[in-house]
Parts: sequence; C-alpha cells; structure tokens
Amino acid sequence: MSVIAVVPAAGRGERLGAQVPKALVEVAGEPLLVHAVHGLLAAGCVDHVVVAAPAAEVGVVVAAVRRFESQVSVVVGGAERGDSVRLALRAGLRTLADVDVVLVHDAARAFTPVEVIRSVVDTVRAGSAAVVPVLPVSDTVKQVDATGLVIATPDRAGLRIVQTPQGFDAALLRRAYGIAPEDDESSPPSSVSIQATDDAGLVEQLGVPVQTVPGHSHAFKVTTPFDLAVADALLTGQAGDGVGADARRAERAAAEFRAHRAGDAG
Ligand SMILES: Nc1ccn([C@@H]2O[C@H](COP(=O)(O)OP(=O)(O)OP(=O)(O)O)[C@@H](O)[C@H]2O)c(=O)n1
Ligand SMILES: C[C@](O)(CO)[C@H](O)COP(=O)(O)O
Repeated sequence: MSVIAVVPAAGRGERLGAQVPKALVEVAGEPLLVHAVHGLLAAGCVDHVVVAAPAAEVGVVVAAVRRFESQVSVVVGGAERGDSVRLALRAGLRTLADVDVVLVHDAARAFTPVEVIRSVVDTVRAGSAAVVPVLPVSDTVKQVDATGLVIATPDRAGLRIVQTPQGFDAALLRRAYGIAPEDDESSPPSSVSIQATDDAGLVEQLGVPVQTVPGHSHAFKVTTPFDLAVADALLTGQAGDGVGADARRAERAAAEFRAHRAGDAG
C-alpha cells in the first residue's frame, strides 16, 4: 500500500505581497515549495507527491522539483485552496493504484519536521481515518461581531491551532472531495462544493471523527512578511543583533531549527 502527499502551492500569497507566488519565494536559496516537498520525502513514508502549481508558473514549478525525479508530479492548481487540493488529489489517485493514505500539506508550511509527518501517517495507519496535527492556543481568544465588539471569550483549553500535513484514509478523502472511485481523465469535474478552510473540515461535515496529534512550532505557515523574516532568520542564522539574553535565546531557537532541518536532511 502507498502514501501520496498532495501539496497545494497554487496560491498567490496576497498577504505576503512578494513579486512571485508565495510557494516560489526563496528561503536560504530554495523556494518554500522545495523545502516542503523535501520534508515530505525525507520523512521516508511518502511514496509520491503531487504539487498543485499556479497556472502561470507550471514550468517554473516543474523545473524546481525536477531533482526529485519521478517521485514528484505537478498539476495546475485551482481558484481556491480546496480546488487545488481536489485537482492534485485526482491526479495522485490516478498515479498510484494502491494508495491507502493521503496527506494534504501546504507548501506554505515548508519547515514541518519529519516527526510530525511520520506521526500523522502512523496514526492513520493505526486506524484513525482522519488526523490533524495541532498546537494548544497560547493567546486568549475573543469572538467579535462585525463592528469589532467582543461577543464572547471561548475557553481556550478546548481550542487548538491546526497545521498540516493532515492525513486521511484515501477512500474517505476521495468521498469528501466528491471524486468517484471510477474517476479518470474523461470524468467531469466534481460538483461537490468545498466549504471548509482545511481538509479535515470536509471530513467533519461527513460526520467522521478527526483525531489530533501533536503539531510543532516549526510547522508554522508562512503567511506574512514577518513569517518570512522569521523563517529566513531561523534558517540562515541572522536572528537578532547578537547582543543580550533575547538575542542569545533567538540564536538558540535558530540553532535548534537548523539542527532539526539538518537532521531531516540526513
Ligand atoms: N488557489 C489556491 C490558494 C491557496 N493554495 C495553497 O494553499 C496553501 C495555504 O494557503 P495560504 O497560505 O492562505 O496561501 P495563499 O492563499 O497563497 O495566501 P493569501 O491568502 O495571503 O493570498 C498555500 O500553500 C497555497 O499555495 C492553493 O494551492 N491554491
Ligand atoms: C489548512 C490550514 O493550513 C490549516 O491551518 C489553513 O486553514 C490554510 O490556510 P488559509 O489561510 O485558510 O488558506
């Protein structure tokens, strides 16, 4: 049986505001997308990766992932993240005949440790049909109305921040995305509308339980220029000004981050 990973990388990255689509923005000399794909393959439990690329950048993405040879294929992404996932999922399920586990992993979560990837796959294989890595909420969270007025303060003890990769039993994710088992090149596009901001949300709508596993701070999503600066600083060692305890703490975090990446590459 095989594991495929679907990597939505077709977003523009409006909040980042870079000159190129976010997945192609470089950190330490490599596009985010390449970091993400490298992590998936370095985990040692993913057989094939399908990347959903921005329509205007397919050639650039194909060139960027050429080093991974036949382990990675590229499709044109869609208008929304869910559309990109569905297009890549259809392609992935056609590429390998015996897929039992599908991971969906944002290109923007480029530095997710291999331990998280393995833990998600292992938990699906152990019998959970849908698995998401999560972190506790460390800030107080307010619910507000359209005018910005606070309506409520939910108890954060029961809240979690959700990351990727999210892992699924292949048949379940196929159903959640409305892809028929007999789907092939000639099949019409699915008419199931995708009303969820993550893939587990679609599974929840089917009434299927979703299991959580511990996520990791390194699996943060590069969304804003600040996130990019953090990633750059952590990966290249340019954290802080080198003076004082805060700078030493930042450097320690950066060293841990680089060691993690080096370990993942080894
Ligand atoms: N039509 C889309 C939109 C998003 N994504 C991907 O989904 C992941 C998570 O989305 P996000 O980080 O929100 O990226 P963007 O939509 O590009 O960001 P923004 O909302 O700032 O434009 C990213 O890897 C992004 O490339 C995608 O494949 N196809
Ligand atoms: C899937 C996801 O990464 C889970 O946190 C997230 O929902 C995707 O980000 P977006 O900004 O909602 O596209």
